[in-house]
Amino acid sequence: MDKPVVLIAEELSPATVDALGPDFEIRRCAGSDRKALLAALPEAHAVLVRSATRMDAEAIAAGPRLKVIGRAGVGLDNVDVSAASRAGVMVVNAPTSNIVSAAELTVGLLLAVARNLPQADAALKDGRWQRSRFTGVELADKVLGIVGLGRIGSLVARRMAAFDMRLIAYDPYVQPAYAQQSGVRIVGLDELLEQSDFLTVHLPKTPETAGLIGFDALHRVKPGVRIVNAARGGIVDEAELYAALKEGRVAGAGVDVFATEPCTESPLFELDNVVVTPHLGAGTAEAQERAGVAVAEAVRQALAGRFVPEAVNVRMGAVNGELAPWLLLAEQLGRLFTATAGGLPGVLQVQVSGEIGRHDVAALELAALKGTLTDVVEGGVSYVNAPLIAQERGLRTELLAGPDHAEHRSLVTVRGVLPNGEEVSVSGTLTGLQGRERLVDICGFEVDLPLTGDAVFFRAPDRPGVVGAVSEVLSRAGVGIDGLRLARTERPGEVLAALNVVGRVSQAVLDDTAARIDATRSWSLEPSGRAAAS
Ligand SMILES: NC(=O)c1ccc[n+]([C@@H]2O[C@H](COP(=O)([O-])OP(=O)(O)OC[C@H]3O[C@@H](n4cnc5c(N)ncnc54)[C@H](O)[C@@H]3O)[C@@H](O)[C@H]2O)c1
Ligand SMILES: O=C(O)CC[C@@H](O)C(=O)O
Repeated sequence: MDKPVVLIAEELSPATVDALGPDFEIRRCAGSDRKALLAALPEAHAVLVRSATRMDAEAIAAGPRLKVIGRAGVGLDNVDVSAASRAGVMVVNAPTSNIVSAAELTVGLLLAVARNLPQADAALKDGRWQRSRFTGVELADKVLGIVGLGRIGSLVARRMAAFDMRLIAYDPYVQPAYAQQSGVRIVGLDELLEQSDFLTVHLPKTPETAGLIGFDALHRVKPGVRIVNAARGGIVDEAELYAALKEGRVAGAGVDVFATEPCTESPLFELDNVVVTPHLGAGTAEAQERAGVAVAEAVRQALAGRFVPEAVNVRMGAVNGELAPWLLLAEQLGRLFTATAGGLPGVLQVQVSGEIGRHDVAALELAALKGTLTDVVEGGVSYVNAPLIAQERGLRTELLAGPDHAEHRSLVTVRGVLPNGEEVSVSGTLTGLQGRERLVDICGFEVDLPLTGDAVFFRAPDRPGVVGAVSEVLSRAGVGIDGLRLARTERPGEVLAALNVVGRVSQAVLDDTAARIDATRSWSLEPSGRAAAS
């Protein structure tokens, strides 16, 4: 019998092939060469990639035998996970394989930028002994602002504490008390920008984070700040960074990642105070070996037809049949909770009321937790890694069995109190013979909307004209409205406008609409993938 074909589409550690073993036919292609990739995919049962191969819907459709896509690294920005799920293709990655390497590269860039190491090296090798030209600054006693205190941000914090830096971080999804235990003070973005002597970015790239360090932020930074981005290109706006460096608002920058890669030409390359590397964060023997072996093992399991719990698009294993449809509802409510809150509480309560609560509903607690983390954590959240990720940021869950509900046979509520004392809650149920997910309540505003399509939400002053203004801005942007609900609570003066929309609402359109009605908050939820908020 023919062996299953594993297509290796990028340069991977030799340990990957060893870990795959003798049971597969290994083929290779250059995944960045689109034609070569599409030609090789039809016979592949598995494809292994890094970040240069685009496994989008077209590529997935070109592989009718595909069972698994293995991403030897963290980021899934080059893999269309939803398209893979629709095609029944498992996606596995290695989310912790290269975090130490990425943190160490960040430390290297911070030092290189502080002490002009590459510039001095180049000058000396060019025959110039220039000592005063390359006078740098110390790291000790300086404030390091960490934007995104996740896996890599935390490792950078630990390492830079040893350099006697003072550590602050902006990350609304990490508990301040928890960060404080590692000597990091959580602050707002403005405070971080104003106080940091060095700023390092460790965010996932999402609609919310793209361009976060752009025109506004780079005009608010402490003059003479040095900035490192070894996360994703485009989180720091390259054109704005160039302008800030030229004008001296920023004294130096270390850049490992670019908005378009490979990137061999950039105005940034002309500047003496910029140190660049070609996306080298994961470029160590150890990280490559770990990533290659991890995905090879997952691919072996997947092609043997075994359950691969780490897969990012795996559904929960065996659960009671009646409970299964409630899992997706709980996960969606978790995602909506985070988009609504714009942060995470110390304790996430999952309350299950009514008939469904008579089953063992522990799986709903896990599903809701997975949902709350999905749009803010890099590299996919699975049922397996969700509890660990929660633990790493000081988030606990609590499952409550609620009383029967007067209006709904069963109801799931996800609730929590944010560090600023604000309580956020979202409730939903399943309705009709098909068991469609419906949103019932957000923060005491009674809404009755399907929870399956794209939706946008605005909290705004209760004035005439909200509906007209929202409809006008959205329709001008080519977004159709499928359903709209204006909800109030007993608290006077505020409305919640909740809309089901046809077509994606960009962050810019969300912001424009919010500005038209003086909304105090606006947020959106996509059926799958990332939520946006402002
Ligand atoms: N240069 C490289 O080769 C390399 C290697 C590995 C990872 N990376 C990148 O590094 C980045 C960090 O990876 P990680 O594994 O630490 O991810 P992570 O998910 O563990 O951490 C990201 C953190 O960002 C926070 N966050 C999300 N949205 C935010 C927002 N809008 N505002 C503030 N904070 C927000 C999250 O709460 C989380 O704590 C990712 O972009 C990843 O792709 C780059
Ligand atoms: O080197 C790579 O393949 C990308 C590394 C890193 O950005 C990742 O997402 O894992």
